[in-house]
Amino acid sequence: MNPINVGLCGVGTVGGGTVTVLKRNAIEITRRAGRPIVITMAANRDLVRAREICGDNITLTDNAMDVVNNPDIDIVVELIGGTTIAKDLVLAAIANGKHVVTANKKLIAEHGNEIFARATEKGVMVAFEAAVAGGIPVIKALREGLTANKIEWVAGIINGTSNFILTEMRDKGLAFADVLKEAQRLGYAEADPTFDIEGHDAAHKLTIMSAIAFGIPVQFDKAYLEGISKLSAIDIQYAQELGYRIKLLGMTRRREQGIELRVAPTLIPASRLIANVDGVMNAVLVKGDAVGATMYYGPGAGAEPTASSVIADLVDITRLHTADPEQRVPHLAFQPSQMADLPILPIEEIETCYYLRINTQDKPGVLADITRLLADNGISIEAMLQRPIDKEDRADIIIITHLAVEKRINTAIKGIEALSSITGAVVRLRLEHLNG
Ligand SMILES: NC(=O)c1ccc[n+]([C@@H]2O[C@H](COP(=O)([O-])OP(=O)(O)OC[C@H]3O[C@@H](n4cnc5c(N)ncnc54)[C@H](O)[C@@H]3O)[C@@H](O)[C@H]2O)c1
Ligand SMILES: N[C@@H](CCO)C(=O)O
Ligand code: NA
Repeated sequence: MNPINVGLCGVGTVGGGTVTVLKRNAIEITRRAGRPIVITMAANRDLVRAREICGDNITLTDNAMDVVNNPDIDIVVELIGGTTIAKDLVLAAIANGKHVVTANKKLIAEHGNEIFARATEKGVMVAFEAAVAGGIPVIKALREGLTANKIEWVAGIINGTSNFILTEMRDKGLAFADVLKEAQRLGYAEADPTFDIEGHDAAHKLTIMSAIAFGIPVQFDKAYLEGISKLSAIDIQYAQELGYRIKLLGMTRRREQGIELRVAPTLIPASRLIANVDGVMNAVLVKGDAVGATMYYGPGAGAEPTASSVIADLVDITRLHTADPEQRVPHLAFQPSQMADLPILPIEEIETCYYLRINTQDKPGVLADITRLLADNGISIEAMLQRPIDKEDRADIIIITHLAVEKRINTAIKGIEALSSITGAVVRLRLEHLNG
């Protein structure tokens, strides 16, 4: 059996894990793939570090284009990250007729349509299981395991760094900045960790899942995102008193008018399995019309978990290497000619439940004013909590609503903020019951 030759671009956290796992499990992987999968060439900025990881049998270069232009390489693995050099080298690899495996969600979410079009023209595959939820084989689940279903929604905790920070802050009372440093030390965080904290990374992954779930092009520019940096400890506490956990949740839902695509700190009933996904763990909950709700749980980041997905893609491509390109699995699960043009809905049009925290003067009639404003906008209340604020003539009123359209909530909030007894801004968080 002649081996399939792999060229690795980027020998960092994930690249290093890929070298290690391919070597350690070579026999098992060959049994599955039908032929050996061998990294013959690798590119890295730091050649000393790459040599330590790769040993003596892999040709090294500091120029990734050497890998892409090497005629002996069958599959290029892109593990550099970002969208500058990574995009150039992926497009060059495709132009050279090579298959591509990448863990780069930013690249796929922002430039996937162009990359897939080029790959389809050339009859090569672009695989990206590692790009979404690290080690969890959720792309395969959506693209293959659930093909019978009309997917209704996909919800996920898909940024390990943010979930790790929220968990450590809650359990150990640690400060945000210290936990972030630890996440960086453990190799979870992106090169620029604001991508993790402000929701970009989760939105990249959600964009990809939304495309695969609903058969629409990747549209990261239409995603709505809010991160965890403005979340205050008091809202985490009130949410807990009301029986909820706050998670950075990605939610994409099919509606008659279009597709919701949003990432934001969101309340989830504490009794839900997904509300108990802690630390760097990720989970994706998919609601299909036939199967109902299924959940995929596992490590969303880290060297070997992510390498596990990179190598699964290498095995897939090796198996299909000689098959008819027309019969291959489409990049976004649906045949390219069958893409739908459902619009992504503006955030004002989404429909969800809300948590509102209203800081008010504690005097007669305030609650009546607030509930009237909600009722005027067709918003119904599910639960309410009032907490006096120590040594002040003020109170926090916390309201959980039933389903409402966001623009109605915004109008009600404007009215509430205009009341004379209310001074500050109303805190508004979205809440998902995630009933299977
Ligand atoms: N770390 C994780 O847990 C994880 C999980 C899933 C996906 N990803 C994705 O995987 C990719 C890689 O992430 P990482 O954490 O391994 O990053 P990293 O920073 O650890 O590794 C990147 C490597 O690329 C090398 N590099 C940078 N520019 C280069 C160039 N021009 N030519 C050659 N080499 C170059 C760097 O020297 C470094 O070794 C990113 O797209 C990231 O989003 C990471
Ligand atoms: N920075 C990402 C890595 C995995 O994609 C995270 O924290 O989830
Ligand atoms: Na994955």
